[in-house]
Amino acid sequence: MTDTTQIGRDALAAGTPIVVAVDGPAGSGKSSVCRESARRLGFGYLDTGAAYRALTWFAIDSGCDLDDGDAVATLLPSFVDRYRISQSPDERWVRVGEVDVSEFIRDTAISGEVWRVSRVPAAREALTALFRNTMASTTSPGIIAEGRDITTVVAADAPARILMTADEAVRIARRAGEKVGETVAAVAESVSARDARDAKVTNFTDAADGVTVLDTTRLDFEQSVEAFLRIVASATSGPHQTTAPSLAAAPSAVRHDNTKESR
Ligand SMILES: Nc1ncnc2c1ncn2[C@@H]1O[C@H](COP(=O)(O)OP(=O)(O)O)[C@@H](O)[C@H]1O
Ligand SMILES: Nc1ccn([C@@H]2O[C@H](COP(=O)(O)OP(=O)(O)O)[C@@H](O)[C@H]2O)c(=O)n1
Repeated sequence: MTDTTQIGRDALAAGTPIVVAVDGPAGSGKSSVCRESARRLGFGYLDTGAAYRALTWFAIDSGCDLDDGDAVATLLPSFVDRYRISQSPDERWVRVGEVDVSEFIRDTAISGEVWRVSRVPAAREALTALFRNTMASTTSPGIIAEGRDITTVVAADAPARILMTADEAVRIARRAGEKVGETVAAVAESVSARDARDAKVTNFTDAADGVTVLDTTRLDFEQSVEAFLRIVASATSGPHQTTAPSLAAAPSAVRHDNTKESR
């Protein structure tokens, strides 16, 4: 079993929070594995997809045409001002102003429209800045952030960067298992369509230099968490890896070779 206490000790010794950056397609296990790993490490957890979903909800609620990038851009200052998300792995809530949108943003309607918002460059810039501020100001010894461009843009110089993958059929089956009342065919259609649209904007299928691939196709949940924690332990245990990244977009000089972790 991975010594999570040692990782926590290393993080505290470093004096600045350790950032773990995670990307991957829908259903690869990002949110569930990152949340559980954060719990075991005593780290914070940042679900960046929730912000894209909440912005989509906000835009629809404001009567905005999602295909009008300029109109979406005008909403950004008020959205960023109102957006709040729990960073505790034990509490799930997302708020926009006074409205608790935690449930609304998981709706099929939002999943189907979110790509229209996430392709708007101004939205990506504003949310990237928001995520960097959140990571830099965390009060935890570390934070695990997951999404589509965390390893490549948002925290490209994080000491631990992981690309989670799983075969498409497995990802669809996992998602279908969560969706009561939806056929597997409908879930397959929505997952594949969203991945294809997202792939035009972000690269979450090929590991960038230094990013470790974690393929969860043949792993159960516990095995995935263990494999994830091993990667974090190995990435953060070296003398050069214990300090936090500057959270700038520029890639770090220190790189891991790409490795594939599965069993
Ligand atoms: N290795 C795994 N084995 C089995 N089920 C998993 C595994 N990883 C995640 N799951 C389950 O699959 C579903 C989708 O995972 P999730 O973490 O939401 O993926 P993502 O955030 O990448 O879209 C969840 O119900 C989760 O509990
Ligand atoms: N860093 C990120 C995170 C999410 N997103 C967008 O937000 C959507 C929802 O992300 P999510 O993480 O909730 O999706 P799932 O993988 O949980 O299905 C994605 O389909 C992308 O369009 C993004 O563009 N960049």
